[in-house]
Amino acid sequence: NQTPECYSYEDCKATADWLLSQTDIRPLVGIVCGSGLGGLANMLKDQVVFNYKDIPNFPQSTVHGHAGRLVFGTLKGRPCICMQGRFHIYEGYPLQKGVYCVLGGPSFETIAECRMLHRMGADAVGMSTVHEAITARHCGMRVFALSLITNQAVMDYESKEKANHEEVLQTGKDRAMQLEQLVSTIVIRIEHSNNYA
Ligand SMILES: O=P(O)(O)O[C@@H]1C[C@H](O)[C@@H](CO)O1
Ligand SMILES: Nc1nc2[nH]cnc2c(=O)[nH]1
Repeated sequence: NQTPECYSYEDCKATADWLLSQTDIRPLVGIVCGSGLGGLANMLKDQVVFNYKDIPNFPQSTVHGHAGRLVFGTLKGRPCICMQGRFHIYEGYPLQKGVYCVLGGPSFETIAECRMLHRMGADAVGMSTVHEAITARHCGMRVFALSLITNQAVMDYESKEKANHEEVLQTGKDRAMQLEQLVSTIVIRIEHSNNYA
C-alpha cells in the first residue's frame, strides 16, 4: 500500500464497507492502543482480528511494537474495537482534512462552478460560516465553526439531481439531535477548559 496524499470519503467508505461485511460486530466503543499498550486488545472476548495489511486502503503501522491489527470483540459485554497500532504524522500519514469554500449565494453552484471549485481544491461549498468567522475574528473572538454537509454537489452533466433548499432543510432535521448533542458537549468542555485567552 502506498500512502496517499489524503484519504477521500470514498476511500474511507470502501474500508468501512469491507470491515462491515467481514464481521457482525458493530462497536460502541473504539480504543486506540498506544506504544506498549497493544495488550489492551487482549481484554476483548470473541475476537475477530484483521491485519492492517489485509484491510483495503488502510495505513500500515511502522512504529516498533505496534502490531498493526484491528481487533473487534466485546468488553464487559459491550461491542468494541481496538487498534493495535496507531498512525502518526511523523510516519508520513496525512491528516484527513477538508477545504470549505464560500461563495456569495443565494444561488447554488452550476455544474461548471462545482467542477471549477473542485479543481481549485475545495471539498465543500457554502454561503455562510466563512463570513461569520472572518467577522468574529475581526472582533477578536476565538472561533470554532461547525458545518453540516447537507447535500452533494452535482458534478455530472448527465445527472438529474439538483441542489435544493428542501434537501438542505431535511438533512438539517435528520441530523438535528446529533448536532444538539455535539454542540452541548462542546459547550460543556469549553466551560471546563479554563482557556479563555
Ligand atoms: O445555514 P445556511 O444559511 O448556511 O444554509 C444554507 C445556505 C442558504 O441559506 C441555504 C441554501 O439551501 O441553506
Ligand atoms: N453554496 C452552497 N451553499 C450551500 N448550503 C447548503 N448547501 C449548499 C450548496 O450546495 N452550495
